Amino acid sequence: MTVSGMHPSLTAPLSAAADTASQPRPASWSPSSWRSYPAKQQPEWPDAQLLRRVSDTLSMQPPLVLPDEIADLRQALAQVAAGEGFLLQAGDCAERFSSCTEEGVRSKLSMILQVALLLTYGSGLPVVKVGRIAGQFGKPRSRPTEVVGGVELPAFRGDIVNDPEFTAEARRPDADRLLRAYYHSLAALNVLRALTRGGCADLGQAHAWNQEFVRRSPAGRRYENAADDITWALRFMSACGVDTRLQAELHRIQLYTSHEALLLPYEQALIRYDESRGAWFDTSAHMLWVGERTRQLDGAHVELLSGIDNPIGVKVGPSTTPDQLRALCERLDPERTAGRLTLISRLGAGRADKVLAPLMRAVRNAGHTPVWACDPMHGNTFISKSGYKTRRLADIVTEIAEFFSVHNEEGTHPGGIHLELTGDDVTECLGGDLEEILDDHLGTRYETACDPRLNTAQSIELGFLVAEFLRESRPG
Ligand SMILES: O=C[C@H](O)[C@H](O)COP(=O)(O)O
Ligand SMILES: C=C(OP(=O)(O)O)C(=O)O
Repeated sequence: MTVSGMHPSLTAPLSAAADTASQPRPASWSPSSWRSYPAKQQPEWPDAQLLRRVSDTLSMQPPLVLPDEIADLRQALAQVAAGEGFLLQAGDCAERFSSCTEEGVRSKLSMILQVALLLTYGSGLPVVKVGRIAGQFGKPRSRPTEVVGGVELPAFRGDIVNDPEFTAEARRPDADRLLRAYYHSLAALNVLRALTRGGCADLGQAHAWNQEFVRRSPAGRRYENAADDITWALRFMSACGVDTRLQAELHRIQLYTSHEALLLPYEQALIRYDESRGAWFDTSAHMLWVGERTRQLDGAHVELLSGIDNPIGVKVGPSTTPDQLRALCERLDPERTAGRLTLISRLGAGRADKVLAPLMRAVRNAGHTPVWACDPMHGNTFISKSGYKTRRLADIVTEIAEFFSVHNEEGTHPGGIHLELTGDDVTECLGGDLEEILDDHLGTRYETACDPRLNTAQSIELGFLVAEFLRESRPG
């Protein structure tokens, strides 16, 4: 099998068998056809020549991920859609170039594995782990500019575009950052690939960290039974001769990468053609999603995603109508292939009852079988009294509970959750049992580059709660 991009002379030989049908594309689609459609949320690049040069350089780089891996994720998501798995998509709101270090990647990976272990326990199903990692450098913004003390500058759009420092120089979009984003993704992936084959993927270790939470948390007794169950399950496996510390297969977990497909010149430059599959893949990540602000049916982002074979996530906000969603599914998944679409509802607590069920029915009646995942973060953001952009853990839990309850009523599979979290002890979201974060605490370690993330203790607490929801919703 060979993969080729904009420069066929530089194709890289790769190995694999063609085992999935490729995404049907209209004859008019090409990696650059999005250029004929309106594109929202693109920075005004001041140097068009530099952007062209950088795009050309990027299109000659090796793929970050391979078509075989992407096809594996599609298959895993098809299993989730069939109710035979659960999706955990989680990571930073906005990755920073500076966090693509061994320590930075290790702490995010550990956090994801800890939560995944709890979800595996709760669901009794394989958990498909997808990080917002190794490429989540671009952010859509509510306003193109920011005003501080009467000075107006371009908004920070993520390290792939500009720098958060509030100076004209730092906020100037710099196309060279697209290239830096590629190399930082490469570095993060390199660490990830090494760690998922080493000690960091040890089940026993992930459980030890969760037990520590139960021991220290005031309401830890609530989770003691779950923690004891997991301890027994690990001992049982060990007694059966499966050594969870030493056995190689258990150390080798698969963590897939994902980010919002936001900066179209970057995504275009990493699209490659896989001749043996007869399909185009965006090799910047295994899974790409289209955001709430860029999912217009006739917009450039949907056009680009419609022609590639990666699994695609679609954010579904509270204003989405059943007709809009049906049309989007038709455009992105005309063949109705399980594993192609993950619909990520981000409605805000209190809205699922009215909004989610009609959307689910519309999509189902049109013959699509997407994974339905719940992003309880983006519909629950507000500015606190002290002036910080924040979210309440209680609202996050409520939205997930509502998501499970609608699926239980509809008899469908609550397929996954999508979280913004970090392995650091930041103070960005309110609430939490171990160390309750109050409004006055937000300033202590408010480190996010954009939106507030769950800290370590809040993430584990949420993991235990979702494990409970899963246990209750699973027959038997
Ligand atoms: O992550 C989502 C968006 O990029 C983010 O919420 C936008 O934030 P803003 O409303 O501060 O621009
Ligand atoms: C911007 C994001 O979400 P949404 O498009 O749902 O606002 C995000 O997940 O980073």
